[in-house]
Amino acid sequence: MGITSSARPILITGGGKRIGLALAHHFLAKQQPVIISYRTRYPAVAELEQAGATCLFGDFSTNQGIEQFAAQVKQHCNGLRAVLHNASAWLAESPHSSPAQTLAAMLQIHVNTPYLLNHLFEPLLRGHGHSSADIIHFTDYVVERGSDKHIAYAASKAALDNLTRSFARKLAPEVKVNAIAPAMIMFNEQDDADYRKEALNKSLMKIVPGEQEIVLLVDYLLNSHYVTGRTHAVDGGRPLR
Ligand SMILES: NC(=O)C1=CN([C@@H]2O[C@H](COP(=O)(O)OP(=O)(O)OC[C@H]3O[C@@H](n4cnc5c(N)ncnc54)[C@H](OP(=O)(O)O)[C@@H]3O)[C@@H](O)[C@H]2O)C=CC1
Ligand SMILES: Nc1nc2c(c(=O)[nH]1)N=C([C@H](O)[C@@H](O)CO)CN2
Repeated sequence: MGITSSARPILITGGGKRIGLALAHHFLAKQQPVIISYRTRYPAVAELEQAGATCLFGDFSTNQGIEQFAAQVKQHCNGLRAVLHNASAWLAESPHSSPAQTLAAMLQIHVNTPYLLNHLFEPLLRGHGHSSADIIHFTDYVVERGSDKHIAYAASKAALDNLTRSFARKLAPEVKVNAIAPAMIMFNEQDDADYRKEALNKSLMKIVPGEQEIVLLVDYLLNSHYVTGRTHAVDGGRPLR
């Protein structure tokens, strides 16, 4: 069952910018139906609609918002080829918000959202044959190391990493469930020259590769009939630095 052999859409959460947007354009270019969630209606969302994507509002900061989004998806399709849990916020601990607020926000987007959506979408993912559907969790290199500045973020991504193995056991062999653990893939606009220079030195490969490194791995996972329950690092050899 290849990627484009199914008319079932690939669902990408947080598809309005950066990695999610690159994934959406990649699949649309292969005539693979795409549904994205967006919270902010960037110009890129209208462009995706012009390219044929179904773009649905989704604010996952409450469980009600998650359930409302899932209900919209079910009105637009009766099957899913894949769910890519890309939506995320990289929140650091800050004096401007309490540790309780930071932890709650990180668990909400990185644990509540994938956990609830996986349960809500299970009927759309099942029923299409062996290895016919995929779930991909986007975690982070920091799952294995921790982080002194993004403590709640790292802990929530570690929980998401564990959800990968649980859902792989629950949904096999119809649905494969994998995680992708990137290190630095792309900069943020506010990253200054010093930060960028330091970041380039953090991996063995000494590059910040951009979204296509993730696109390539997603394609590989979707085309596999055997790989499931694993975390796949995209980190330029950073642990060996
Ligand atoms: N970029 C990198 O170098 C790395 C990325 N990753 C992971 O890869 C994935 C993609 O990264 P990247 O493209 O940088 O992600 P971004 O930080 O650009 O965010 C992706 C999307 O998530 C959406 N989002 C955040 N919070 C919510 C919410 N509560 N409800 C609904 N949508 C929400 C954002 O919407 P809005 O814009 O409206 O806020 C945004 O469009 C993420 O899971 C990230 O953790 C991991 C390591 C490195
Ligand atoms: N949701 C996001 N998660 C992460 C981002 C991001 O921009 N959005 N960025 C990073 C950094 O690139 C980090 O890997 C640098 O060491 C991590 N997670």
